[in-house]
Amino acid sequence: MAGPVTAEVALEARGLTAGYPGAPRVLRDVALRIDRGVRLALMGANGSGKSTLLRCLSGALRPDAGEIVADGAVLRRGKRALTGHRQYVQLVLQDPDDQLFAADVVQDVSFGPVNLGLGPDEVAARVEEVLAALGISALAGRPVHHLSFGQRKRVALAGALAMRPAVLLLDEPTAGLDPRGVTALLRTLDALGAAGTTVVMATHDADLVWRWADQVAVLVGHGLRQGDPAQLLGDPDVLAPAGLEPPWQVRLLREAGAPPASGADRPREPADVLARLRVFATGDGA
Ligand SMILES: Nc1ncnc2c1ncn2[C@@H]1O[C@H](COP(=O)(O)OP(=O)(O)OP(=O)(O)O)[C@@H](O)[C@H]1O
Repeated sequence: MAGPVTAEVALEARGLTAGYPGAPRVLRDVALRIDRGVRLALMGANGSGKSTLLRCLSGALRPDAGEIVADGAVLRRGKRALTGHRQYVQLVLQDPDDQLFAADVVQDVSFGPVNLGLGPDEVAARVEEVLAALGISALAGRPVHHLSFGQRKRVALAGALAMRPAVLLLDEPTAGLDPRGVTALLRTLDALGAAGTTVVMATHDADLVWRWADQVAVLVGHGLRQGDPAQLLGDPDVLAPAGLEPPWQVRLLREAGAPPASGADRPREPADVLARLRVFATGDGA
């Protein structure tokens, strides 16, 4: 049967079963496909396994069954394979304090590139570039433990970006950021996306997902539903078990009795929703 054109897959989980010793499995037979260049939001209730799935995808956690396929090749567990995988995929943890350990910002951001065996000039150039891109050049010489939480989050992101990964996995990157910090982060992600980076973001923020994501994957029970945000974020059978509310755009359209939005041209910003409501009202009155 003829299907849609298959996009290149950057990273994939197949039949993934994973958990922690002495506890019930967190993920059971989960499949996730991450197309190259996509913006994918990963959602689910607290404890549903978002971080666990990201850790498996990054190679940090070994699944009990199933496999991770990166750039078309099954991830092997040898040291060399995992080192190569970490150049391809970078995970930024939810809590920067689980990620940052060097004395100052430059040392921390340099750590990955130094481990890649890059020369001092190349390391310095990468560090300078990512600090500038994230607007934190002024923090360069500061001790990490003197920084605010939001600043530490940006430094942790800088460390990942300095590795120039093809796939960036972000675990709740907006949690704890002020609105300006969120806007700056989204601008950075836009620039990365334009340069071809694939970005996966675990988040509880349905409003943000509606605006930002090309696709959404929601952990429900031990399994996963993946699809279009307009489809999944309006579906009570997905939202309720994931502990989610529909985004404000969906609630407002519903409240006005307007038809549900669908597809990639869903109204994302307030002006888009207003325009849709106007069209609906005019059509209704005609
Ligand atoms: N290191 C660990 N050892 C044992 N159990 C763990 C460990 N890390 C997570 N878990 C358990 O695995 C389950 C899934 O946790 P995980 O952090 O993946 O969920 P999450 O969806 O990211 O949650 P949240 O939205 O709260 O960040 C939880 O029941 C948690 O208690």
